[in-house]
Amino acid sequence: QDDEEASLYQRLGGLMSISVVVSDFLDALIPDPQLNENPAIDEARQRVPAAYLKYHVTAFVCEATGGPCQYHGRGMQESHAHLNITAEEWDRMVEIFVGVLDEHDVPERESQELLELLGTTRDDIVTES
Ligand code: HEM
Repeated sequence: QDDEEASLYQRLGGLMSISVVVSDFLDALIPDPQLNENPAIDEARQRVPAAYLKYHVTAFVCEATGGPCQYHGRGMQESHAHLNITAEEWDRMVEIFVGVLDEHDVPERESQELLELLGTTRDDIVTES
C-alpha cells in the first residue's frame, strides 16, 4: 500500500542486509583495542563465540526494526552488567557502528533511526560513569 510506511526493517533491506551489517559491526567491535582495555570486556569476548553474538544481535535488531524475528536472548541489563561498560566505551562502540553504517552506504534517515534505537538501550548497558 502506498499510504503504509515501510518498516525500518524493510527499508534496510530485510534480514539479508541486517545480518551482514551486524556481522561486520561485531567483527570490528570484538577486536577493538580501546574496548579491550576493559578487562571484563576482554574476558567476555574471548569466552563468548562471535557467531553466538552475531545471531543474538541480528535477532534483536530484526525484531526492534519491525521484522519477523523474535529475540530470545537475555535482557540488555543482564547481559552487560558484569562488563562495567563506561560512557567512553559506549561512545567508542557508537563510533564503530557509524563507521560500519557508512561502509554499507546505509542512508541518512535509516542510520538516524538505527542510532535512536541503539540509544534506547544505553541506560541498561552503561553502568560506569
Ligand atoms: C560498548 C558497548 C557494548 C559492548 C562492549 C558489548 C559487549 C558484549 C559482550 C562481551 C557480550 C557477551 C557477554 C557475556 O555473555 O558474558 C554481549 C552480549 C550481548 N550484547 Fe552487547 N555489547 C555492547 C552493546 C550492545 C548493544 C548496544 C546491543 C544491542 C542494541 C547489544 C546486544 C547484545 C546481545 C543481544 C547480547 C547477547 C545476550 C545473551 O547472551 O542472551 N550489545 N555484549
